[in-house]
Amino acid sequence: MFVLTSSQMREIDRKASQEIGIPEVVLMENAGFCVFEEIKRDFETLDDKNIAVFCGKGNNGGDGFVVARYLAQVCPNVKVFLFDDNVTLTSKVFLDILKKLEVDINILSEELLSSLRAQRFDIIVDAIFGIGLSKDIDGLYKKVIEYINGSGAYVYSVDIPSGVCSDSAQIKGCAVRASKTVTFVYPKVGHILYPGSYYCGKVIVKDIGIPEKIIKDIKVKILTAEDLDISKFYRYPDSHKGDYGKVGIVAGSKYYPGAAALCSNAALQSGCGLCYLLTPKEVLYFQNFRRPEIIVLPVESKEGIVSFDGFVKFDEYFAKFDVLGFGCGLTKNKEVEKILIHILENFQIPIVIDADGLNVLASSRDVRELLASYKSQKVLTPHYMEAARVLDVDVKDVAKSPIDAAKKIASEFRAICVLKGSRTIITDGDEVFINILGNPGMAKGGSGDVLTGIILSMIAQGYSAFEAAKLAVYLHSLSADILLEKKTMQTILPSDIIDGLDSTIKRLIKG
Ligand SMILES: NC(=O)C1=CN([C@@H]2O[C@H](COP(=O)(O)OP(=O)(O)OC[C@H]3O[C@@H](n4cnc5c(N)ncnc54)[C@H](O)[C@@H]3O)[C@@H](O)[C@H]2O)[C@@H](O)CC1
Ligand SMILES: Nc1ncnc2c1ncn2[C@@H]1O[C@H](COP(=O)(O)OP(=O)(O)O)[C@@H](O)[C@H]1O
Ligand SMILES: [K+]
Repeated sequence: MFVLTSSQMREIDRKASQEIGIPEVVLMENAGFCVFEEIKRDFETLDDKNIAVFCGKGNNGGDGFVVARYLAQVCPNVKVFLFDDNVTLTSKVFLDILKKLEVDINILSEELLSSLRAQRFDIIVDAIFGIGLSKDIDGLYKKVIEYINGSGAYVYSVDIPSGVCSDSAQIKGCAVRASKTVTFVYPKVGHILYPGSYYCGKVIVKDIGIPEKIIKDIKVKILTAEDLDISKFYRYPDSHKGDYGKVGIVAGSKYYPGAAALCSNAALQSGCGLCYLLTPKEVLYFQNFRRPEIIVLPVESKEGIVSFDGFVKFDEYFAKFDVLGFGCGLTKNKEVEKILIHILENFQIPIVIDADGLNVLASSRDVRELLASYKSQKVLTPHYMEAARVLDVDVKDVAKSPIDAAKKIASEFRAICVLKGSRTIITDGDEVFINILGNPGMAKGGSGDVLTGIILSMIAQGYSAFEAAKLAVYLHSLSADILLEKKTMQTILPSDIIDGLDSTIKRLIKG
């Protein structure tokens, strides 16, 4: 399923009217009718309902006029509220029809809004702003939106809840809290990412008659099973462990021994043939939590943190690895930086960099330059704060435009970026996938280490970095969702996500 930005939607609209010749009024008529159909489907009868349709002066308001016209045919109590009757040319066509049909049209004012508080509406249609919202909402608009939110009515938002930015999902001053949002062609970014997603209620996507052939070159998609290649999950009867790849992981410290265990356990549990863990000697006591199948390469350490001198003794192993994981639980430290520089200067292995690897990347110009020119495949897996450090911006800027942030990281380092969050974004700098699976039960220290392990395992099994990242993000969050069938968000743990990979992979293969 594709996801659109407002400029892509406008371009689709432009092509439909200018290149194909479908007039804008036809699209507006179709859009309004789709919303009406959805309302009609939800209510057995509409003739006994009090309905208000709030319309802005742009084309979103025009859609609202169409909805009002259809509603007025089946319900005597439809009121239209306008902010301004200086509406767009296309909308005016439908406003004029409403006037001729003598539908109850009112121009909003503070006084009118006060009087509305004494009335009760069963259904409210929000057609105030759509993809054209351009600045923060204030004044009467804000008061009306607050009124809608406090009204207790069932609220339909046309295209997107007014106040939600369709490109960033940020709330511009305030926003309508919809019960249902009916949008057109494809969902917009604002429906998918948070916080916008909270405001949408159920999102219904409707076809308004735009020909498929002009909807192309869209580079943002919701990640679904259809986007995944599971061909390499098949294990040939005459295969051996070498066929499924060797993962090398540099992780753990005396402070975070569990991070190394989670990452390597996850790699093993998702199918790689062999998993080697380079971890400080001091961490070996953490034996119980590590799968016995993991091959441990104990690195001499300095105060419980891997030392450069200890690390280089294992150089010969690097020729064996099909992929290298770097960063989980290492701590941010000069030795860690030296080791990463050594790896980037001396080896050519696909690499997945997480956690402290990313922190070192953020602060070291040498690491940045070396990584950008490193020839093998690269995956960077920052959460929002790590992304902010890597980009040297405030975390709020990442949250405001996470897709741009992820693309920027991917482009700068010529890597796959997995920007982790409640909606994880995976991009190669061009194509973007948004993962909508997963749940807040995953918001626990260690979930990210598990994801890194799964990505490593997928690369070891022969997937490209991009394919591996998509598969891993999907499996990781699907596993957490399947766990919720028996457990709660409070009780699921990152280690359960690893155990759950069993039923998750089965489900993915079955389809
Ligand atoms: N393919 C398309 O693009 C289609 C678009 N349609 C509808 O048209 C909508 C887009 O229409 P528009 O581009 O006219 O945009 P909108 O109707 O979303 O809003 C634009 C208007 O709101 C004003 N405005 C923006 N932010 C404001 C703020 N904070 N405070 C006060 N005024 C503000 C602008 O000055 C402009 O007058 C879509 O969301 C959809 O509902 C449909 O008619 C079907 C086809
Ligand atoms: N609310 C949420 N909904 C869905 N997934 C979530 C949520 N919170 C966290 N996650 C997922 O959990 C993981 C957390 O990773 P990260 O922050 O790196 O944790 P850690 O570093 O402690 O291992 C990411 O994959 C993220 O997408
Ligand atoms: K709207």
